Amino acid sequence: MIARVIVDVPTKQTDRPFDYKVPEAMSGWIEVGSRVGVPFGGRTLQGFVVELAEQSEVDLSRLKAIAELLDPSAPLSPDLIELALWISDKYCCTWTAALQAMIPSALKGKAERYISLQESNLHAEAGLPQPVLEHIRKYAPVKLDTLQQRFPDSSAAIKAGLRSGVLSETVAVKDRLAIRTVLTVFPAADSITEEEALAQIPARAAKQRELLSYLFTRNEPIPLQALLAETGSSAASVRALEDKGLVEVREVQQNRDPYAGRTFAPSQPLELTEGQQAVFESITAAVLAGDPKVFLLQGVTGSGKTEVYLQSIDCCIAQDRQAIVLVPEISLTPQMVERFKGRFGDAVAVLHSRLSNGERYDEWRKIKEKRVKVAIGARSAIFAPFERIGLIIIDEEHESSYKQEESPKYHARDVAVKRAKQHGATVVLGSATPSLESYAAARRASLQGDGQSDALLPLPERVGGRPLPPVEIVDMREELKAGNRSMFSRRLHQALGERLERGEQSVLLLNRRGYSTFVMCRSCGYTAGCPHCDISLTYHQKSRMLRCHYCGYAEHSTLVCPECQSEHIRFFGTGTQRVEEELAKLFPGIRVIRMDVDTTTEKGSHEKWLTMFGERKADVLLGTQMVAKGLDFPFVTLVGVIAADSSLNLPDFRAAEKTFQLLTQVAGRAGRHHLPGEVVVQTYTPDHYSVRTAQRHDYDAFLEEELRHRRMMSYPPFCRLILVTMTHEQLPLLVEQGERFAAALRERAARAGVLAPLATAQERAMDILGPVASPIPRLKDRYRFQCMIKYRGNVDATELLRSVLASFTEGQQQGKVLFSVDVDPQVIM
Ligand SMILES: Nc1ncnc2c1ncn2[C@@H]1O[C@H](COP(=O)(O)OP(=O)(O)OP(=O)(O)O)[C@@H](O)[C@H]1O
Ligand SMILES: [Zn+2]
Repeated sequence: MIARVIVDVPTKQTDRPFDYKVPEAMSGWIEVGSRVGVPFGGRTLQGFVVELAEQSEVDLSRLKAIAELLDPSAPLSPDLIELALWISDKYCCTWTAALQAMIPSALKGKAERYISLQESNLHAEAGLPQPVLEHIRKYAPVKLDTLQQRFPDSSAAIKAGLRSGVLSETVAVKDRLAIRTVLTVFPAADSITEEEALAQIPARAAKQRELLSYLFTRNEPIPLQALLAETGSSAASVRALEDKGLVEVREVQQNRDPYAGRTFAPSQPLELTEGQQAVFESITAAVLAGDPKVFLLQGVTGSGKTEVYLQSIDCCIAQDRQAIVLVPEISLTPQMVERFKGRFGDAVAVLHSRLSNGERYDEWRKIKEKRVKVAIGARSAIFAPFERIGLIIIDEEHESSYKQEESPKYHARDVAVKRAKQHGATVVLGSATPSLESYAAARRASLQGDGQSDALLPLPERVGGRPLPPVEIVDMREELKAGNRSMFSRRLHQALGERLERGEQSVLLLNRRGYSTFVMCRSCGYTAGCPHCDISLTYHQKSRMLRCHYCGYAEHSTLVCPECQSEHIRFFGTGTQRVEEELAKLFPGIRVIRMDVDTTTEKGSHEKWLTMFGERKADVLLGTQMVAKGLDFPFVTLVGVIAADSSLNLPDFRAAEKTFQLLTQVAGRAGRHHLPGEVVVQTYTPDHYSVRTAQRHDYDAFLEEELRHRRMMSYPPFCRLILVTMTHEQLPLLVEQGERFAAALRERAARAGVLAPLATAQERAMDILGPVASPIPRLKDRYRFQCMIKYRGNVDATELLRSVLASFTEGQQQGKVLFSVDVDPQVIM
């Protein structure tokens, strides 16, 4: 039998299946999706079996055999293998990169070669130096790398030893023992009574007798360490009992449960409102029919979307099918987890990046081993290895964090739709502020559909008829005119004071996207920039360092301008720390919880802050984007936005959309329960439509205006985008290659008959813009240029691009221009 294997070498040249013989001993064990170690170009590499076949096109005698099967059962299933191929096609990445994205990092260990001595050849020490031989004899199997490091002069001899058979080689993957085991003591109480057992122990061995009594009384397995701690006995006593067969000590697999010891109050389904009921019925009808339909659930903040998710999942599970719930990383809060664990108990696995590798692996195994029915997690949970998915929910579907920024640059929303097709599963995209792409797709689907069920499911009202909070816009330019130089307007200042008096809580959002604390000299205009990237350095107060957020470069901040020696060098920008300081000045004694990247790096800190706030141990929750989403606290009656427009000035065609979404989301945190809420938004651009429409909670009005802009400028959803970024250390070479690349692409598009500006009426059109310098023109000492491909209609743009790229990436090995392709880019930097 032949196995076709994708080896873990992420280059275009090796990105195809290679044939290997399946050794007799492994046949029956190797399946599609198995992880194997295979010889490849003189090394042994990890790979995945993507196909099994009887015959190979390659001469059988020339085929190598699979060296090792790395797991007892295949970590991937055929549908995931197929999905990975689809991803590599759609996002122009290698098949192996897509496969690697699907497995927990505990399984990504590199395959390593281990060397042993061949028993039968012990005396034929063919040319191996004595110390090497001794070392192997003593420690075998020894990692080849270690051996070569220790005996650098003996590399050739070791190779010769392997060839002649003096040495043998096995492959093992580092970290493969990611399963944690614990030595556990089992009393043999089933086969023997306590009295019979005691009779076997001499009277003087008091410690053993005591231990035995303890174990038999307890009559259940106990980890060895716990036993020793509890009884104060020694391991030797346990061993003595083991020798007599009175207890058994063996390794037991342990689950690292990130939520161990936590109890979740069980919750019952709520009686749905009329609106929720209608939405619920549409979703469950599709789930019951196994219809891979995509719904867009547009529900205002606090409309009870989560309750609809929970009950729809219930219906899915009752069909003996599984459900995946994606939430943005930062809203995967304890509150969110609690709602799912409270309803489904142990049937839920939680996957997010704050878990340790081991915890993540154990949660993943719960899914793989069918111990859970629901997986909730961030982006990569879309690859949860369920067998029969019935429902996929993507909450806050408009979030850009669903797009992975490094290879494979997939969008979890599009992967979800594909995966749902494979499984006959229904997709629900939920948001108060849907992305324009999803909205356009839903509208199209509704128009083309059977007219019986609409793809757009609206929930326009809050549960219990609670009103959306009134939003007040404060023009900060007027504040300055009135002589207020504070970052707090008089209105927000007053509103905060009222909350303090009434003992209510406030959420303050500092919109920091594209806004950082940078250093500028007021005399000469000098700004501190990174010497390797064309980007300003960010000031970190705690360490008094200036850092580059792109390459990690750091330097001490100075008190004197390095250009003009002036002492008027100042920190600019409104960091959360500065807001916190100002709050303390304005309201002495105010209790503030600050949540930003600096205060939430520690494991569990996120949870700690939110719990504290929930317990009303603080008056104000101040933070960046992470305070805007998902939070549901009854005593929050004021939401303040400190600088609404800092995200409007970014070189990003989605700037207005992002601003509208953020304002709407954060406004939705106020007045969700019996106390009415109020929102104050400070801005320098009060007339911008994204601010105006957010003030009225008017998605439709925003949509209309934004669609007009997008159509005019030819941006999604009126076309699709591919961003190609090229980098090189030498600018002239990069410019020359970039021009050649763009010309080749245009020529290819013209030949395919699709080259046309998008503004024309042509149904199929493709426009190639650039090359131009990227918004960040230099990064890590490499210059950056980009081409933007815009296209619409049934143009196979990725295929076209691939064929051009092939001629550019092959060939010139030296000083290559690096190309990076981003399909449907979210960030254009
Ligand atoms: N049918 C119902 N009856 C009573 N209360 C409900 C019902 N559905 C939801 N709720 C409650 O209403 C509140 C808001 O619901 P939920 O958090 O699910 O809304 P959401 O749309 O997911 O909100 P957001 O998008 O703003 O985070 C919650 O406290 C929830 O428990
Ligand atoms: Zn840098």
